[in-house]
Amino acid sequence: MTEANRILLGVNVDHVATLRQARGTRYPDPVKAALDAEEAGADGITVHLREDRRHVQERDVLMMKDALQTRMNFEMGVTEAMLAFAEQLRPEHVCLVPETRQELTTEGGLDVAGQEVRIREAVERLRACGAEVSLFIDADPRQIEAAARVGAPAIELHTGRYADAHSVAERACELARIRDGVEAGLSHGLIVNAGHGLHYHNAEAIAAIRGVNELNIGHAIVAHALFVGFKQAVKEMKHLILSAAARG
Ligand SMILES: CC(=O)[C@@H](O)[C@H](O)COP(=O)(O)O
Ligand SMILES: NCC(=O)COP(=O)(O)O
Repeated sequence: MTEANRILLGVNVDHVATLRQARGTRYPDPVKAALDAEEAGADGITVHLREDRRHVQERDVLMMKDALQTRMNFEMGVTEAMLAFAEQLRPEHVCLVPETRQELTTEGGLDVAGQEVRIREAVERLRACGAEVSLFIDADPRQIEAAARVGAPAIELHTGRYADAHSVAERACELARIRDGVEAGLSHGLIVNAGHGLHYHNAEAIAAIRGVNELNIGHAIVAHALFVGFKQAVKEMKHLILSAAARG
């Protein structure tokens, strides 16, 4: 496999915590899931510490920071409280995401173009504590240009609209948008990651796009793990995306 078609898998363990929080138990433990994911070939672990703490908790993030052998991709909203927490935590990677309390999941990308000063300040603070910062944005040229301007070295393109497409034509259109977004990101010298809503039947087309550095995938892996076990679910996803990237 050449350098051009290698791809990384970041496993998001948020929804292991969702299951635990549903009953207020001590199990299942997202920290164990993260360690199992690493053993199965995950290149990194993604966690989103939401303001409403609906899934992952501070305890999970702190324990993972000590225990992970790969790297943490810490997803957070752009708030003073989260910035202060990240400065203490010092994760290897931070992904800034938009957040609203009422949403079922992250519905769209961060509006970087509409709040450049605020995002630039956040990026600078996070870079000062050693984090590689990425911005979770839609594959929109305006947002990609703004991401480059505020000094973030990486972006993660939101694949939710592609994943939720209701027709073949709509899916093809969203895929083309992401492909163009990858190209635009690379042309600005950005590292381009992608994720959201990817599963075993739709991830290959995204993995096959040349230049995508990493896919972050969570919900589908956690769901599949119920039937095949966590390590097997991660292995299957890793195999799927590596094969697609090699063909791409
Ligand atoms: C930003 C993002 O896409 C992830 O945080 C992921 O989707 C986690 O799940 P929820 O959006 O359901 O919290
Ligand atoms: N940033 C996207 C992510 O971490 C995974 O999202 P999902 O697979 O749980 O939808």
